[in-house]
Amino acid sequence: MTKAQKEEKARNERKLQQMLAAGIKVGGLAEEGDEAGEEKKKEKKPKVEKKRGGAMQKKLEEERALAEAAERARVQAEAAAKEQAEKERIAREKAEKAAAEKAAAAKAAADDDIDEDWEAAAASDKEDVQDSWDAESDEEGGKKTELPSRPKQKGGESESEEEDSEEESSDDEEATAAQLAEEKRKREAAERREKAHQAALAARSKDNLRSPICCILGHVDTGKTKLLDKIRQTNVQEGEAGGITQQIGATYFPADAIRQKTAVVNQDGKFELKVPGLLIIDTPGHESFSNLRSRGSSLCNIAILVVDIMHGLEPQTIESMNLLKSRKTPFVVALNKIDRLYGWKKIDNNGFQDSLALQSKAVQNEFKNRLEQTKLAFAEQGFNSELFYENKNMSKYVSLIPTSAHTGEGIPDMLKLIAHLTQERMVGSLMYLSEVEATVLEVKAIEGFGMTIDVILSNGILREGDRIMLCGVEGVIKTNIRALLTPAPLKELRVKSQYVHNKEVKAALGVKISAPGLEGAIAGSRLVVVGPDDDEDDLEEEVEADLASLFSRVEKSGRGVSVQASTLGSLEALLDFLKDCKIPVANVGIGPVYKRDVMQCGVMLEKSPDFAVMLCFDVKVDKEAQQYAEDNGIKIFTADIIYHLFDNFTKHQAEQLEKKKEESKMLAVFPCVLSPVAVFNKTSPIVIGVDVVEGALRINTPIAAIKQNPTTGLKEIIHIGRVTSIEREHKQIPICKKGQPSVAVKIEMGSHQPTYGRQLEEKDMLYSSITRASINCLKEFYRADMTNDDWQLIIKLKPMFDIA
Ligand SMILES: Nc1nc2c(ncn2[C@@H]2O[C@H](COP(=O)(O)OP(=O)(O)OP(=O)(O)O)[C@@H](O)[C@H]2O)c(=O)[nH]1
Repeated sequence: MTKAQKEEKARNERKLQQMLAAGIKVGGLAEEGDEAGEEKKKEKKPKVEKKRGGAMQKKLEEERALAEAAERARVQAEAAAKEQAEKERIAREKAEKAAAEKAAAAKAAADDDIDEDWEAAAASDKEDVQDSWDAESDEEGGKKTELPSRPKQKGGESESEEEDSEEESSDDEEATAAQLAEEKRKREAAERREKAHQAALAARSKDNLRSPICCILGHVDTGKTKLLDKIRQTNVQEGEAGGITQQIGATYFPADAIRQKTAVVNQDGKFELKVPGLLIIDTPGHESFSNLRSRGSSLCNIAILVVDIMHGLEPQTIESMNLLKSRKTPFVVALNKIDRLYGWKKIDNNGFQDSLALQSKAVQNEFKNRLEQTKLAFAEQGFNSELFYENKNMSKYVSLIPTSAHTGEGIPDMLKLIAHLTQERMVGSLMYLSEVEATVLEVKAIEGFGMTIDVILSNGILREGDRIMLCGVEGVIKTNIRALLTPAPLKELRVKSQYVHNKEVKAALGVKISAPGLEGAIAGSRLVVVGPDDDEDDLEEEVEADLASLFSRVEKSGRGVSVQASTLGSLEALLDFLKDCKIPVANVGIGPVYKRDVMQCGVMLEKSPDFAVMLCFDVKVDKEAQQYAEDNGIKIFTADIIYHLFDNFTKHQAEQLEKKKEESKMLAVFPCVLSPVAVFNKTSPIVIGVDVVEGALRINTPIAAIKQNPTTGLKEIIHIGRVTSIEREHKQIPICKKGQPSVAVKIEMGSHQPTYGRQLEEKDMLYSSITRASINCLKEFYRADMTNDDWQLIIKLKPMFDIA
């Protein structure tokens, strides 16, 4: 023990005696002796007032001793709590690890059974668990799927180090204490959240399902909108008996409405509806589907892929299929426009099977043919498909439901199948979860409300006043819900009271949120609610991670195109697509294109001009940005369909190649060997008759003779100029190939052209004068024009021209 420590100990003992004398209980201190002395070093040193007489002094000392004792007790209690928390943490981690191993083993076993399914195979490699129906086949329907644990709290490891330092100033001690307290608070917040998360998971029940969320996708003009209208309208026309409600961005079909609508195909009453309703997203297409995402997977439980039976699979259908596959979203196919089969006799809103049975043989045959063609086209894309009522294995075969958005036929079948598939095969993801799960579908300015966000709430409850977080272009937006708005019932719409204010709303539904500071909110962003126990910084990191992960997908080399999309979801889809097409991306952005975005893209003009291109999906381009792009030769492509961007880009690349080819015309030298047969003009210009003995002679080819210097004996390359004309029988021809009849060629050179009879002799063989650069140019632009023999000749000529 050092001298200072001894003195300190003696001081402590004196104080202890004083306190004991004053009747103060000092738990543990007396017994702990030296340890307590050590502990003391961490404590704040109380400030000492100057002596003001004996009694006063004594009182002060008593007070100080009292404060010290209280402080010591607090420190000890904290240490004990810390130790306990640590013990709990270790125990919990152990339990979690064991549970994870068990779940992985169970999953592996389950996967064995279903590995052949495309969806299951896709699902098996996902990190974030979002049930697709195949991950839960009938047998395992009730099995709970654990949602991922929230990120663990960092920090908290450094405490012991701080305990060692002896000579810390009181400021430092205060800072350390504050730091420790902060870490502790964070850790506790994370623990509470994790506990709440697990409790929410545990509270889920098969008897408490929420409504599935359904999206509609497909190629342009297949009838997506019309189909949506028809689904809505048929019910709405029958009055609002079924209670269908128009929501923000979605239409809600309660169970009654579905029952009513599917009655025609459920006459035996065997089909029992278990889901409370169905939420169909109103805006058809890629974008809304892409936006419904959470941690990389989809919030949309099931999708309807619309295919025009008269057209079969079209580019966007395939794009949609791939999107659905990548998000592991089960789907059914509406084989739409069956009423266009020649001679179709309609029965409005009928079940498909019944309607088909009433058609003539010719119509039935045409239907069969088109169905087979469609199945074949699906098979070519790697999907098994089957007519829905012949589909014995929904996990392995996609169901095709013939529909007509005009007559309503097949729509009852479609609704029934969607309800069936979701309630039987997706129980895991449909069990109502009290935690909020929501995504921003659209960002809109609304008169009287300012900037608002349309949100699809797929789980949990949102309340007025809730503190929320979401991605914004300038960073995470943190705000409080000012109003939760849903549309006024249809009847009242005409009265112009557009929205109803709600104190709270429960999943699943679409709702408009008005809140301060929503400018720059990004559609497709996750929306999280900050609970009273949550740590805002942690949640902020979580929300930001979505954006960061997309922004981190740029090329490390810094060479690539710039992309700009309207929403997080569409940006993700676009990046996925470009990755598949092997188009590198150097910059990404969300929202309208401004000059600064174009300037950033312009950096590529120097690095790699081919990539000085902006691919913009569903975004506006600012005028100034457009002007800047035009002035500086930066291409901006905008499109509402992803593959159009690809087409534009590939077309642009082809044009660029052609341009470069044109520019490189003088550089490219095709190989040839010429044997002169006559000299018509000795020089300026040289005009000779030649036979092409190897390769092919073209206009513009530079020509050289290779001779040996008679005095030095060294090799000499004598450049004699470029071929400016090739003639046979007084006719100009552009090319003379090996073995063709002799031609007369004119070879010109600016000045000092060698002369036949002096530097040149008629017997000298002539060669196309190749260089390293000319070979590279052939490789880059003229591969298609070069034959194997040409390349062989190049190899032969290289040493003659001293090319390595
Ligand atoms: N005969 C017939 N025509 C249909 C059917 N469904 C849609 N159409 C017609 O096809 C055209 C396109 O329909 P939309 O509903 O606008 O198609 P969409 O897929 O929403 O098109 P986009 O929004 O442009 O992608 C319209 O003229 C519809 O009337 C159908 O079942 N039968």
